[in-house]
Amino acid sequence: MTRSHWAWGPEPDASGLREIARLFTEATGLGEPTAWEPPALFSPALLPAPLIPVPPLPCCTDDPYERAVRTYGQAYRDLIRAYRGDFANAPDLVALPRDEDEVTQVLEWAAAQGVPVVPRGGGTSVVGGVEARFDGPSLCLDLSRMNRVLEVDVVSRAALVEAGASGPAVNDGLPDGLQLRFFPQSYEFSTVGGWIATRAGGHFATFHTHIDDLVESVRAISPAGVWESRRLPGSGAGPSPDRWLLGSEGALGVITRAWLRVHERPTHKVSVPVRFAEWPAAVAAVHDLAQSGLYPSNCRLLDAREAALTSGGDGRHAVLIVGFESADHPVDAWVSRALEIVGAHGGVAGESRQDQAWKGSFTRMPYVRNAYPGMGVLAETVETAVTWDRFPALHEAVMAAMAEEAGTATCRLAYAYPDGPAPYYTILAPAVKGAEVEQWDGLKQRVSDVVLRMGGTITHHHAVGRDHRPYYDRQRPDPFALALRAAKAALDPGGILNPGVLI
Ligand SMILES: Cc1cc2nc3c(=O)[nH]c(=O)nc-3n(C[C@H](O)[C@H](O)[C@H](O)COP(=O)(O)OP(=O)(O)OC[C@H]3O[C@@H](n4cnc5c(N)ncnc54)[C@H](O)[C@@H]3O)c2cc1C
Repeated sequence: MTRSHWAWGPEPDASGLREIARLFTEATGLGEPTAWEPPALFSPALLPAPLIPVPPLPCCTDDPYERAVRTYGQAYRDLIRAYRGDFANAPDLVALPRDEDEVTQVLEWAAAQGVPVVPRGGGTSVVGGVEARFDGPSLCLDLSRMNRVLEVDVVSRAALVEAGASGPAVNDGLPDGLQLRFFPQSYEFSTVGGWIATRAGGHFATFHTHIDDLVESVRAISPAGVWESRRLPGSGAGPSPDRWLLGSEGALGVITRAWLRVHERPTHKVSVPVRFAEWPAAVAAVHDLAQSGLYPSNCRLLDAREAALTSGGDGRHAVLIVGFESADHPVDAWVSRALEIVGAHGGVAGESRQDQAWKGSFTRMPYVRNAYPGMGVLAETVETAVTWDRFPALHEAVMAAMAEEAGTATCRLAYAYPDGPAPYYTILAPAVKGAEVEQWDGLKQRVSDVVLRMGGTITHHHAVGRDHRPYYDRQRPDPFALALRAAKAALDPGGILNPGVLI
Protein backbone atom coordinates (compact mmCIF):
# COMPACT_ATOMS: atom_id res chain seq x y z
CA MET A 1 0.00 0.00 0.00
CA THR A 2 1.31 3.46 -0.88
CA ARG A 3 0.50 5.81 1.95
CA SER A 4 -1.02 9.16 1.12
CA HIS A 5 1.24 12.20 1.47
CA TRP A 6 -1.28 13.69 3.92
CA ALA A 7 -3.97 11.23 5.04
CA TRP A 8 -4.31 8.28 7.39
CA GLY A 9 -3.79 5.25 5.10
CA PRO A 10 -3.77 5.28 1.29
CA GLU A 11 -4.91 8.33 -0.71
CA PRO A 12 -8.62 8.62 0.16
CA ASP A 13 -11.25 8.61 -2.50
CA ALA A 14 -12.64 12.17 -2.86
CA SER A 15 -16.31 11.15 -3.00
CA GLY A 16 -15.85 8.96 0.11
CA LEU A 17 -14.42 11.92 1.99
CA ARG A 18 -17.31 14.15 0.93
CA GLU A 19 -19.75 11.51 2.16
CA ILE A 20 -18.00 11.33 5.56
CA ALA A 21 -18.14 15.13 5.68
CA ARG A 22 -21.88 15.11 4.94
CA LEU A 23 -22.66 12.56 7.66
CA PHE A 24 -20.40 14.37 10.09
CA THR A 25 -22.09 17.72 9.45
CA GLU A 26 -25.48 16.11 9.98
CA ALA A 27 -24.36 14.66 13.32
CA THR A 28 -22.55 17.69 14.70
CA GLY A 29 -23.72 20.76 12.83
CA LEU A 30 -20.04 21.49 12.21
CA GLY A 31 -18.27 21.87 8.88
CA GLU A 32 -19.19 23.17 5.48
CA PRO A 33 -19.13 20.34 2.99
CA THR A 34 -20.51 22.67 0.35
CA ALA A 35 -17.32 24.76 0.59
CA TRP A 36 -15.11 21.69 0.30
CA GLU A 37 -11.37 22.40 -0.01
CA PRO A 38 -9.49 19.66 -1.90
CA PRO A 39 -6.02 18.53 -0.78
CA ALA A 40 -2.88 19.85 -2.50
CA LEU A 41 -1.74 17.37 -5.10
CA PHE A 42 1.70 16.00 -4.44
CA SER A 43 4.53 17.56 -6.43
CA PRO A 44 8.30 17.35 -5.79
CA ALA A 45 8.29 21.16 -6.05
CA LEU A 46 6.48 21.29 -2.67
CA LEU A 47 9.69 20.19 -0.92
CA PRO A 48 12.76 22.29 -0.16
CA ALA A 49 15.94 21.05 -1.85
CA PRO A 50 17.88 18.65 0.42
CA LEU A 51 20.61 20.40 2.41
CA ILE A 52 22.94 17.40 2.23
CA PRO A 53 23.84 14.83 -0.44
CA VAL A 54 22.77 11.19 -0.10
CA PRO A 55 25.46 9.21 1.77
CA PRO A 56 26.94 6.08 0.18
CA LEU A 57 24.62 3.80 2.15
CA PRO A 58 22.17 1.60 0.22
CA CYS A 59 19.26 2.21 2.59
CA CYS A 60 19.30 6.03 2.17
CA THR A 61 17.34 8.15 -0.29
CA ASP A 62 16.37 11.77 -0.90
CA ASP A 63 13.36 10.87 -3.05
CA PRO A 64 10.85 13.75 -2.62
CA TYR A 65 7.80 11.51 -2.07
CA GLU A 66 9.61 9.41 0.55
CA ARG A 67 10.60 12.64 2.31
CA ALA A 68 7.11 14.14 2.09
CA VAL A 69 5.28 11.17 3.64
CA ARG A 70 7.74 11.25 6.55
CA THR A 71 7.54 14.97 7.30
CA TYR A 72 4.84 14.79 9.94
CA GLY A 73 2.99 12.64 12.40
CA GLN A 74 -0.81 12.57 12.58
CA ALA A 75 -1.92 15.42 14.85
CA TYR A 76 -4.47 17.78 13.28
CA ARG A 77 -1.62 20.32 13.26
CA ASP A 78 0.26 17.92 10.96
CA LEU A 79 -2.71 16.88 8.87
CA ILE A 80 -3.66 20.43 7.89
CA ARG A 81 -0.12 21.37 6.84
CA ALA A 82 0.33 18.27 4.70
CA TYR A 83 -3.17 18.78 3.25
CA ARG A 84 -2.15 22.27 2.10
CA GLY A 85 1.16 20.96 0.68
CA ASP A 86 3.39 22.58 3.34
CA PHE A 87 6.47 20.33 3.63
CA ALA A 88 8.89 23.00 4.85
CA ASN A 89 10.21 20.70 7.61
CA ALA A 90 10.66 17.63 5.40
CA PRO A 91 13.67 15.50 6.34
CA ASP A 92 16.54 15.93 3.88
CA LEU A 93 17.20 12.22 3.83
CA VAL A 94 15.27 9.05 4.59
CA ALA A 95 16.98 5.84 5.70
CA LEU A 96 15.07 2.56 5.49
CA PRO A 97 17.37 0.00 7.15
CA ARG A 98 16.62 -3.72 6.85
CA ASP A 99 18.71 -4.83 9.81
CA GLU A 100 20.70 -3.66 12.81
CA ASP A 101 23.94 -3.40 10.80
CA GLU A 102 22.32 -0.81 8.57
CA VAL A 103 20.98 1.07 11.61
CA THR A 104 24.52 1.17 13.02
CA GLN A 105 25.96 2.38 9.70
CA VAL A 106 23.42 5.20 9.52
CA LEU A 107 24.09 6.28 13.11
CA GLU A 108 27.86 6.21 12.56
CA TRP A 109 27.54 8.31 9.41
CA ALA A 110 25.16 10.77 11.10
CA ALA A 111 27.40 11.11 14.18
CA ALA A 112 30.45 11.76 11.98
CA GLN A 113 28.57 14.40 9.97
CA GLY A 114 26.70 15.86 12.94
CA VAL A 115 23.35 15.26 11.20
CA PRO A 116 20.30 14.93 13.51
CA VAL A 117 18.43 11.62 13.25
CA VAL A 118 14.69 11.32 13.87
CA PRO A 119 13.73 7.67 14.51
CA ARG A 120 10.32 6.79 13.06
CA GLY A 121 7.99 3.81 13.28
CA GLY A 122 4.51 4.26 11.86
CA GLY A 123 4.60 8.05 12.02
CA THR A 124 1.35 8.16 14.02
CA SER A 125 2.72 10.52 16.69
CA VAL A 126 0.18 13.18 17.67
CA VAL A 127 2.64 15.31 19.65
CA GLY A 128 5.18 16.40 17.02
CA GLY A 129 7.51 13.53 17.95
CA VAL A 130 8.67 12.80 14.40
CA GLU A 131 8.83 16.29 12.87
CA ALA A 132 12.29 17.76 12.31
CA ARG A 133 11.22 21.07 13.83
CA PHE A 134 14.72 22.55 13.98
CA ASP A 135 17.19 24.34 11.70
CA GLY A 136 19.71 22.54 9.52
CA PRO A 137 19.67 19.12 7.89
CA SER A 138 17.94 16.04 9.25
CA LEU A 139 17.62 12.34 8.51
CA CYS A 140 14.50 10.29 9.14
CA LEU A 141 15.45 6.78 10.30
CA ASP A 142 12.38 4.76 9.39
CA LEU A 143 12.28 1.29 10.99
CA SER A 144 9.27 0.03 9.04
CA ARG A 145 11.29 -2.52 7.01
CA MET A 146 12.41 -4.20 10.24
CA ASN A 147 9.02 -5.73 10.87
CA ARG A 148 9.37 -9.45 11.60
CA VAL A 149 8.52 -11.68 14.52
CA LEU A 150 11.95 -13.30 15.01
CA GLU A 151 11.29 -15.90 17.70
CA VAL A 152 8.48 -17.15 19.91
CA ASP A 153 8.98 -18.71 23.34
CA VAL A 154 5.74 -20.63 23.74
CA VAL A 155 6.73 -21.93 27.18
CA SER A 156 7.19 -18.46 28.69
CA ARG A 157 4.64 -16.85 26.33
CA ALA A 158 6.86 -14.15 24.89
CA ALA A 159 7.88 -13.13 21.37
CA LEU A 160 10.95 -11.37 20.01
CA VAL A 161 9.73 -8.75 17.57
CA GLU A 162 11.53 -6.20 15.39
CA ALA A 163 10.78 -2.59 16.25
CA GLY A 164 9.21 -1.64 12.93
CA ALA A 165 6.45 -4.27 13.16
CA SER A 166 2.94 -2.75 13.17
CA GLY A 167 0.12 -4.24 15.24
CA PRO A 168 -1.13 -6.50 12.42
CA ALA A 169 2.46 -7.57 11.56
CA VAL A 170 3.04 -8.71 15.15
CA ASN A 171 -0.18 -10.68 15.46
CA ASP A 172 0.07 -12.17 11.95
CA GLY A 173 3.57 -13.42 12.85
CA LEU A 174 2.51 -15.25 16.01
CA PRO A 175 1.46 -18.90 16.09
CA ASP A 176 -2.27 -19.65 16.08
CA GLY A 177 -3.88 -19.04 19.43
CA LEU A 178 -1.34 -16.48 20.67
CA GLN A 179 -1.79 -12.73 20.45
CA LEU A 180 -0.17 -9.57 21.65
CA ARG A 181 -3.19 -8.22 23.50
CA PHE A 182 -2.36 -4.59 22.73
CA PHE A 183 -4.72 -2.65 20.51
CA PRO A 184 -4.20 1.12 20.48
CA GLN A 185 -6.53 2.99 18.14
CA SER A 186 -3.54 3.48 15.82
CA TYR A 187 -2.97 -0.34 15.78
CA GLU A 188 -3.01 -0.59 11.98
CA PHE A 189 0.11 1.55 11.44
CA SER A 190 1.86 2.24 14.76
CA THR A 191 4.81 0.01 15.62
CA VAL A 192 6.43 -1.86 18.48
CA GLY A 193 9.34 0.63 18.57
CA GLY A 194 6.95 3.58 18.56
CA TRP A 195 4.81 2.05 21.33
CA ILE A 196 7.85 1.52 23.54
CA ALA A 197 9.37 4.91 22.73
CA THR A 198 6.08 6.66 23.62
CA ARG A 199 4.78 4.36 26.40
CA ALA A 200 1.63 3.82 24.38
CA GLY A 201 -1.70 2.77 25.87
CA GLY A 202 -3.58 -0.23 24.50
CA HIS A 203 -7.19 -1.38 24.71
CA PHE A 204 -7.10 -2.75 28.27
CA ALA A 205 -8.82 -0.10 30.36
CA THR A 206 -7.47 -1.48 33.63
CA PHE A 207 -4.43 -3.49 34.72
CA HIS A 208 -2.17 -3.95 31.60
CA THR A 209 -2.88 -0.47 30.29
CA HIS A 210 0.50 0.62 28.89
CA ILE A 211 2.94 -1.25 26.64
CA ASP A 212 5.27 -1.12 29.68
CA ASP A 213 3.31 -4.03 31.17
CA LEU A 214 3.95 -6.21 28.12
CA VAL A 215 7.67 -5.50 27.67
CA GLU A 216 10.01 -8.25 28.87
CA SER A 217 13.26 -6.86 27.46
CA VAL A 218 14.38 -4.22 24.95
CA ARG A 219 17.33 -3.88 22.61
CA ALA A 220 18.43 -0.50 21.29
CA ILE A 221 21.39 0.98 19.45
CA SER A 222 22.75 4.31 20.59
CA PRO A 223 25.86 6.15 19.42
CA ALA A 224 27.49 4.80 22.63
CA GLY A 225 26.75 1.16 21.80
CA VAL A 226 24.15 -1.58 22.03
CA TRP A 227 21.79 -1.59 25.02
CA GLU A 228 20.03 -4.87 25.66
CA SER A 229 18.31 -5.90 28.86
CA ARG A 230 18.04 -9.43 30.18
CA ARG A 231 14.76 -11.32 29.60
CA LEU A 232 13.17 -11.53 33.03
CA PRO A 233 9.61 -11.84 34.35
CA GLY A 234 10.50 -9.26 36.99
CA SER A 235 13.59 -7.89 38.65
CA GLY A 236 14.58 -5.73 41.58
CA ALA A 237 18.12 -5.18 40.39
CA GLY A 238 18.39 -1.41 40.60
CA PRO A 239 16.64 1.01 38.26
CA SER A 240 15.26 -0.91 35.29
CA PRO A 241 17.13 -0.45 31.97
CA ASP A 242 13.81 -1.05 30.17
CA ARG A 243 12.26 1.83 32.08
CA TRP A 244 14.92 4.14 30.63
CA LEU A 245 13.97 3.17 27.10
CA LEU A 246 10.20 3.18 27.72
CA GLY A 247 9.23 6.73 26.86
CA SER A 248 12.67 7.63 25.49
CA GLU A 249 11.05 9.06 22.30
CA GLY A 250 14.05 8.38 20.09
CA ALA A 251 16.31 10.62 22.19
CA LEU A 252 18.43 7.94 23.89
CA GLY A 253 18.74 5.20 21.27
CA VAL A 254 17.08 3.49 18.33
CA ILE A 255 14.97 0.59 19.57
CA THR A 256 15.56 -2.31 17.19
CA ARG A 257 13.74 -5.23 18.84
CA ALA A 258 11.94 -6.28 22.00
CA TRP A 259 10.68 -9.38 23.75
CA LEU A 260 6.98 -8.82 24.38
CA ARG A 261 4.65 -10.83 26.60
CA VAL A 262 1.93 -12.47 24.51
CA HIS A 263 -1.32 -14.05 25.62
CA GLU A 264 -3.65 -16.79 24.57
CA ARG A 265 -6.41 -15.46 22.35
CA PRO A 266 -9.46 -15.06 24.61
CA THR A 267 -12.30 -17.47 24.01
CA HIS A 268 -14.65 -16.02 26.64
CA LYS A 269 -15.55 -12.40 25.92
CA VAL A 270 -18.51 -10.42 27.17
CA SER A 271 -19.16 -6.74 26.73
CA VAL A 272 -22.14 -4.88 28.20
CA PRO A 273 -23.18 -1.26 27.54
CA VAL A 274 -24.55 0.45 30.67
CA ARG A 275 -26.52 3.70 30.40
CA PHE A 276 -26.52 6.49 32.97
CA ALA A 277 -28.78 9.52 33.06
CA GLU A 278 -26.20 11.55 35.03
CA TRP A 279 -22.45 11.91 34.39
CA PRO A 280 -21.44 12.16 38.10
CA ALA A 281 -23.24 8.89 38.86
CA ALA A 282 -21.47 7.22 35.95
CA VAL A 283 -18.09 8.49 37.21
CA ALA A 284 -18.87 7.17 40.70
CA ALA A 285 -19.69 3.79 39.18
CA VAL A 286 -16.34 3.67 37.34
CA HIS A 287 -14.58 4.66 40.56
CA ASP A 288 -16.14 1.76 42.45
CA LEU A 289 -15.50 -0.69 39.61
CA ALA A 290 -11.86 0.40 39.38
CA GLN A 291 -11.43 -0.24 43.11
CA SER A 292 -13.31 -3.55 43.15
CA GLY A 293 -10.37 -5.73 42.17
CA LEU A 294 -12.32 -7.11 39.19
CA TYR A 295 -10.05 -5.44 36.63
CA PRO A 296 -12.37 -5.49 33.61
CA SER A 297 -10.56 -5.51 30.26
CA ASN A 298 -12.85 -2.73 29.12
CA CYS A 299 -14.20 -0.01 31.38
CA ARG A 300 -14.69 2.90 29.01
CA LEU A 301 -17.11 5.64 29.98
CA LEU A 302 -18.38 7.93 27.20
CA ASP A 303 -20.22 11.13 28.03
CA ALA A 304 -23.60 11.54 26.36
CA ARG A 305 -22.25 13.63 23.47
CA GLU A 306 -19.34 11.29 22.74
CA ALA A 307 -21.63 8.25 22.92
CA ALA A 308 -23.94 9.89 20.37
CA LEU A 309 -21.08 10.74 18.01
CA THR A 310 -19.21 7.46 18.16
CA SER A 311 -21.40 4.66 19.45
CA GLY A 312 -24.99 5.29 18.44
CA GLY A 313 -25.95 6.77 21.84
CA ASP A 314 -29.14 8.82 22.23
CA GLY A 315 -27.33 12.03 23.21
CA ARG A 316 -28.97 12.06 26.66
CA HIS A 317 -27.21 9.18 28.41
CA ALA A 318 -23.59 8.55 29.26
CA VAL A 319 -22.58 5.03 28.25
CA LEU A 320 -20.16 2.78 30.11
CA ILE A 321 -18.83 -0.21 28.19
CA VAL A 322 -17.87 -2.94 30.64
CA GLY A 323 -16.03 -5.92 29.18
CA PHE A 324 -14.28 -9.02 30.45
CA GLU A 325 -12.18 -11.51 28.51
CA SER A 326 -10.40 -14.75 29.30
CA ALA A 327 -8.81 -17.63 27.47
CA ASP A 328 -9.30 -19.83 30.52
CA HIS A 329 -12.67 -19.46 32.17
CA PRO A 330 -16.17 -18.08 31.58
CA VAL A 331 -16.39 -14.48 32.76
CA ASP A 332 -20.11 -14.36 33.68
CA ALA A 333 -19.48 -14.19 37.43
CA TRP A 334 -17.22 -11.14 36.96
CA VAL A 335 -19.78 -9.50 34.65
CA SER A 336 -22.59 -10.06 37.15
CA ARG A 337 -20.65 -8.53 40.02
CA ALA A 338 -19.56 -5.57 37.86
CA LEU A 339 -23.19 -4.91 36.86
CA GLU A 340 -24.23 -5.00 40.52
CA ILE A 341 -21.59 -2.39 41.32
CA VAL A 342 -22.55 -0.01 38.51
CA GLY A 343 -26.27 -0.73 39.02
CA ALA A 344 -25.96 0.66 42.54
CA HIS A 345 -25.23 4.03 40.88
CA GLY A 346 -28.26 3.88 38.63
CA GLY A 347 -26.55 2.26 35.63
CA VAL A 348 -28.98 0.38 33.39
CA ALA A 349 -27.37 -2.53 31.57
CA GLY A 350 -28.16 -3.14 27.90
CA GLU A 351 -27.86 -6.39 26.02
CA SER A 352 -24.55 -8.16 26.54
CA ARG A 353 -22.50 -8.81 23.43
CA GLN A 354 -19.87 -11.38 22.57
CA ASP A 355 -18.45 -9.46 19.64
CA GLN A 356 -17.42 -6.16 21.24
CA ALA A 357 -18.97 -4.21 18.36
CA TRP A 358 -17.71 -0.89 19.79
CA LYS A 359 -14.32 -1.83 18.34
CA GLY A 360 -15.64 -1.22 14.80
CA SER A 361 -16.19 2.50 15.34
CA PHE A 362 -12.97 2.71 17.40
CA THR A 363 -10.82 1.49 14.50
CA ARG A 364 -12.76 3.41 11.79
CA MET A 365 -12.28 6.72 13.60
CA PRO A 366 -8.77 7.49 12.21
CA TYR A 367 -10.21 7.41 8.68
CA VAL A 368 -12.97 9.86 9.63
CA ARG A 369 -10.29 12.39 10.59
CA ASN A 370 -9.22 12.53 6.94
CA ALA A 371 -12.34 14.57 6.19
CA TYR A 372 -11.62 17.35 8.73
CA PRO A 373 -9.25 19.57 6.70
CA GLY A 374 -11.48 19.63 3.62
CA MET A 375 -14.63 20.46 5.58
CA GLY A 376 -12.99 23.18 7.70
CA VAL A 377 -13.13 21.39 11.06
CA LEU A 378 -10.33 21.61 13.61
CA ALA A 379 -9.80 18.64 15.92
CA GLU A 380 -7.72 18.17 19.01
CA THR A 381 -7.56 15.51 21.68
CA VAL A 382 -6.27 16.03 25.21
CA GLU A 383 -5.52 13.07 27.40
CA THR A 384 -4.33 13.03 30.98
CA ALA A 385 -4.61 11.10 34.24
CA VAL A 386 -5.43 12.44 37.67
CA THR A 387 -6.34 11.06 41.08
CA TRP A 388 -10.04 10.54 41.81
CA ASP A 389 -10.11 13.26 44.46
CA ARG A 390 -9.00 15.85 41.87
CA PHE A 391 -10.92 14.55 38.88
CA PRO A 392 -14.23 16.48 39.25
CA ALA A 393 -12.46 19.86 39.45
CA LEU A 394 -10.07 19.00 36.60
CA HIS A 395 -12.96 17.83 34.42
CA GLU A 396 -14.93 21.01 34.99
CA ALA A 397 -11.92 23.22 34.27
CA VAL A 398 -10.89 21.35 31.09
CA MET A 399 -14.42 21.37 29.69
CA ALA A 400 -14.63 25.12 30.41
CA ALA A 401 -11.29 25.78 28.68
CA MET A 402 -12.43 23.78 25.66
CA ALA A 403 -15.77 25.57 25.55
CA GLU A 404 -13.90 28.82 24.79
CA GLU A 405 -13.48 27.35 21.30
CA ALA A 406 -16.89 27.38 19.62
CA GLY A 407 -17.56 23.77 18.79
CA THR A 408 -18.29 20.55 20.52
CA ALA A 409 -16.22 19.10 23.38
CA THR A 410 -16.61 15.54 24.63
CA CYS A 411 -15.01 13.32 27.27
CA ARG A 412 -14.44 9.65 27.78
CA LEU A 413 -12.69 7.92 30.64
CA ALA A 414 -10.32 5.79 28.58
CA TYR A 415 -8.56 4.06 31.48
CA ALA A 416 -9.55 3.56 35.11
CA TYR A 417 -7.07 2.88 37.90
CA PRO A 418 -7.89 2.25 41.54
CA ASP A 419 -6.50 5.70 42.38
CA GLY A 420 -7.74 7.69 39.41
CA PRO A 421 -9.06 7.83 35.84
CA ALA A 422 -7.34 8.75 32.58
CA PRO A 423 -9.84 11.07 30.88
CA TYR A 424 -9.60 11.71 27.13
CA TYR A 425 -11.12 14.90 25.77
CA THR A 426 -11.94 15.64 22.13
CA ILE A 427 -12.78 19.01 20.69
CA LEU A 428 -14.14 19.59 17.22
CA ALA A 429 -14.50 23.23 16.21
CA PRO A 430 -14.86 25.40 13.11
CA ALA A 431 -11.32 25.95 11.81
CA VAL A 432 -10.06 29.49 11.25
CA LYS A 433 -9.06 29.16 7.63
CA GLY A 434 -5.39 29.88 7.03
CA ALA A 435 -4.64 30.14 10.77
CA GLU A 436 -5.43 26.58 11.84
CA VAL A 437 -1.96 25.92 13.29
CA GLU A 438 -2.08 29.07 15.45
CA GLN A 439 -5.65 28.20 16.51
CA TRP A 440 -4.57 24.65 17.46
CA ASP A 441 -1.48 25.92 19.32
CA GLY A 442 -3.62 28.38 21.31
CA LEU A 443 -6.07 25.66 22.27
CA LYS A 444 -3.24 23.30 23.22
CA GLN A 445 -1.68 25.95 25.46
CA ARG A 446 -4.97 26.89 27.16
CA VAL A 447 -5.99 23.33 27.94
CA SER A 448 -2.49 22.09 28.86
CA ASP A 449 -2.09 24.93 31.36
CA VAL A 450 -5.38 23.87 32.96
CA VAL A 451 -4.39 20.19 33.06
CA LEU A 452 -1.13 20.97 34.89
CA ARG A 453 -2.74 23.48 37.24
CA MET A 454 -5.43 20.97 38.23
CA GLY A 455 -2.91 18.24 39.11
CA GLY A 456 -3.02 16.10 35.96
CA THR A 457 -0.16 14.80 33.83
CA ILE A 458 0.54 16.44 30.49
CA THR A 459 0.11 13.04 28.90
CA HIS A 460 -1.13 9.62 29.95
CA HIS A 461 -0.14 7.80 26.73
CA HIS A 462 0.41 10.16 23.77
CA ALA A 463 3.96 11.08 24.90
CA VAL A 464 5.76 14.42 25.14
CA GLY A 465 7.15 15.08 21.66
CA ARG A 466 7.59 18.72 20.75
CA ASP A 467 4.02 19.83 21.41
CA HIS A 468 3.97 18.85 25.11
CA ARG A 469 7.59 19.70 25.80
CA PRO A 470 7.03 23.05 27.63
CA TYR A 471 4.54 21.38 29.97
CA TYR A 472 6.71 18.31 30.54
CA ASP A 473 9.54 20.65 31.56
CA ARG A 474 7.24 22.12 34.20
CA GLN A 475 5.95 18.74 35.39
CA ARG A 476 9.15 16.78 35.95
CA PRO A 477 11.38 17.26 39.04
CA ASP A 478 14.52 19.34 38.36
CA PRO A 479 17.00 16.71 39.64
CA PHE A 480 15.38 14.19 37.31
CA ALA A 481 15.96 16.58 34.41
CA LEU A 482 19.65 16.71 35.40
CA ALA A 483 19.85 12.90 35.39
CA LEU A 484 18.10 12.69 32.03
CA ARG A 485 20.41 15.31 30.53
CA ALA A 486 23.45 13.38 31.80
CA ALA A 487 22.08 10.11 30.40
CA LYS A 488 21.48 11.75 27.03
CA ALA A 489 25.03 13.17 27.01
CA ALA A 490 26.47 9.73 27.82
CA LEU A 491 24.45 7.78 25.25
CA ASP A 492 24.34 10.39 22.52
CA PRO A 493 27.38 12.64 23.01
CA GLY A 494 26.85 14.44 19.68
CA GLY A 495 23.22 15.16 20.51
CA ILE A 496 22.07 13.77 17.15
CA LEU A 497 19.11 11.69 18.37
CA ASN A 498 15.76 13.46 17.92
CA PRO A 499 16.85 16.87 19.21
CA GLY A 500 14.10 18.85 20.93
CA VAL A 501 12.14 16.01 22.53
CA LEU A 502 12.33 15.28 26.26
CA ILE A 503 15.48 17.25 27.13
C1 LIG B 1 -5.81 8.08 15.08
C2 LIG B 1 -4.80 7.86 16.15
C3 LIG B 1 -5.10 7.04 17.22
C4 LIG B 1 -4.16 6.84 18.23
N1 LIG B 1 -4.48 6.00 19.26
C5 LIG B 1 -3.57 5.79 20.25
C6 LIG B 1 -3.87 4.90 21.32
O1 LIG B 1 -4.93 4.27 21.36
N2 LIG B 1 -2.94 4.75 22.29
C7 LIG B 1 -1.75 5.42 22.24
O2 LIG B 1 -0.93 5.25 23.14
N3 LIG B 1 -1.45 6.27 21.24
C8 LIG B 1 -2.31 6.46 20.24
N4 LIG B 1 -2.00 7.30 19.21
C9 LIG B 1 -0.68 7.95 19.18
C10 LIG B 1 0.40 7.09 18.48
O3 LIG B 1 -0.21 6.10 17.68
C11 LIG B 1 1.31 6.45 19.51
O4 LIG B 1 2.11 7.46 20.11
C12 LIG B 1 2.21 5.35 18.93
O5 LIG B 1 2.86 4.69 19.99
C13 LIG B 1 3.27 5.85 17.97
O6 LIG B 1 3.85 4.74 17.31
P1 LIG B 1 4.55 4.92 15.90
O7 LIG B 1 5.17 3.62 15.52
O8 LIG B 1 3.62 5.50 14.92
O9 LIG B 1 5.70 5.94 16.29
P2 LIG B 1 6.12 7.29 15.54
O10 LIG B 1 4.97 8.21 15.44
O11 LIG B 1 6.83 6.95 14.29
O12 LIG B 1 7.17 7.86 16.60
C14 LIG B 1 6.74 8.30 17.87
C15 LIG B 1 7.97 8.61 18.74
O13 LIG B 1 8.70 7.43 18.97
C16 LIG B 1 10.02 7.52 18.44
N5 LIG B 1 10.32 6.22 17.84
C17 LIG B 1 9.56 5.53 16.95
N6 LIG B 1 10.15 4.35 16.67
C18 LIG B 1 11.29 4.31 17.39
C19 LIG B 1 12.34 3.35 17.53
N7 LIG B 1 12.32 2.19 16.88
N8 LIG B 1 13.37 3.65 18.37
C20 LIG B 1 13.41 4.81 19.05
N9 LIG B 1 12.44 5.74 18.95
C21 LIG B 1 11.40 5.49 18.13
C22 LIG B 1 9.98 8.67 17.45
O14 LIG B 1 11.24 9.29 17.31
C23 LIG B 1 8.94 9.57 18.08
O15 LIG B 1 9.54 10.35 19.09
C24 LIG B 1 -2.91 7.51 18.18
C25 LIG B 1 -2.61 8.32 17.08
C26 LIG B 1 -3.55 8.49 16.07
C27 LIG B 1 -3.19 9.36 14.91
